[in-house]
Amino acid sequence: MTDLVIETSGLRKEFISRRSKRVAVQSLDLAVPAGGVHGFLGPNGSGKTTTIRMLLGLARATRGEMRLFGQPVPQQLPDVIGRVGAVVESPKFSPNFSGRQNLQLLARSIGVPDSRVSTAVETVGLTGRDRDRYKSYSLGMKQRLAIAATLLKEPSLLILDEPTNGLDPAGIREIRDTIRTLGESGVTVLLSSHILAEVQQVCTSATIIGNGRLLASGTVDELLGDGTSYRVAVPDAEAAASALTAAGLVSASDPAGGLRVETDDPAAITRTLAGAGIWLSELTPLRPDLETFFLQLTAGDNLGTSGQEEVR
Ligand SMILES: Nc1ncnc2c1ncn2[C@@H]1O[C@H](COP(=O)(O)OP(=O)(O)OP(=O)(O)O)[C@@H](O)[C@H]1O
Repeated sequence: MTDLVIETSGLRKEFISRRSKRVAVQSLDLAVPAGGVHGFLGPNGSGKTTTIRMLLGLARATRGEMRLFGQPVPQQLPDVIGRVGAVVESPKFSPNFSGRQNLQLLARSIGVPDSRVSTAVETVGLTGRDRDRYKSYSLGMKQRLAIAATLLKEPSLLILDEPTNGLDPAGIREIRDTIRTLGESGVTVLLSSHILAEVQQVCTSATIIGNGRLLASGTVDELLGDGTSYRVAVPDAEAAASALTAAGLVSASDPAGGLRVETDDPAAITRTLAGAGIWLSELTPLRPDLETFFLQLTAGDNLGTSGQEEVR
């Protein structure tokens, strides 16, 4: 038994036209552990949707192997697809029916009990609005209804492709809360996004790709490592800055207030400031975010679509 829910090895996808060959995914080794939210991150055109479509049997891989729940796909897809829920494109709902009615119709069509509708509505936070017509829903509510629809079959793996695309900040927060709830409930969520900072707030592990290739993978803690800078709140920032400089510590004012000190030894900060008679009221480790990490990783490479085309 494997504890990996999704695995790919040497996965490759070429799109070939008469004039050119585009390599959308190359030598991709994915390993998504069971449970929690796994971010599948990369800029537009880096191959996320293509990978997801291959996993779901919607596109054929040019080369490589894929497994879902340890079973080779697409060969054994019929055996495992019942455990997978996916929102890859916007599903079609009837605009004049309420969200609940749409879910009830769907529940009947896939042969699951009506009782699951209420659970799904509750999980995505649509309780209270579920009897309103679909056409009156905001984009965020429509997206949450799409997630509710996939929950009807109680999947163990949920694949969400850019679920916050086109949403405003409030809509993004709603989806984020829904995804967090799902991850905590034991479902494995594969969450693709090109907005790294947004995903960082919900995912426990992540895979970062660029130009169809794996750039980094691991838990968010492994990817970001320990903080090497600290924010310090002090009554007199100027006096604190000169005491720190005298002790050989580099500091600068922090946009959030106080000072940002570069060191991997927080004790050096407290020792120096206390020695100068300055008492700090707050010492906060600052970690790089995924966005910064990604930019360091790629160091300005063009990872979108343009670098991959080979003219034949
Ligand atoms: N059907 C297709 N025919 C030809 N090229 C394609 C096709 N589908 C995708 N591509 C190309 O494959 C590359 C990867 O696209 P893909 O949609 O997988 O990226 P993505 O990471 O999901 O991007 P986005 O965040 O914009 O959805 C792009 O260069 C895209 O233009």
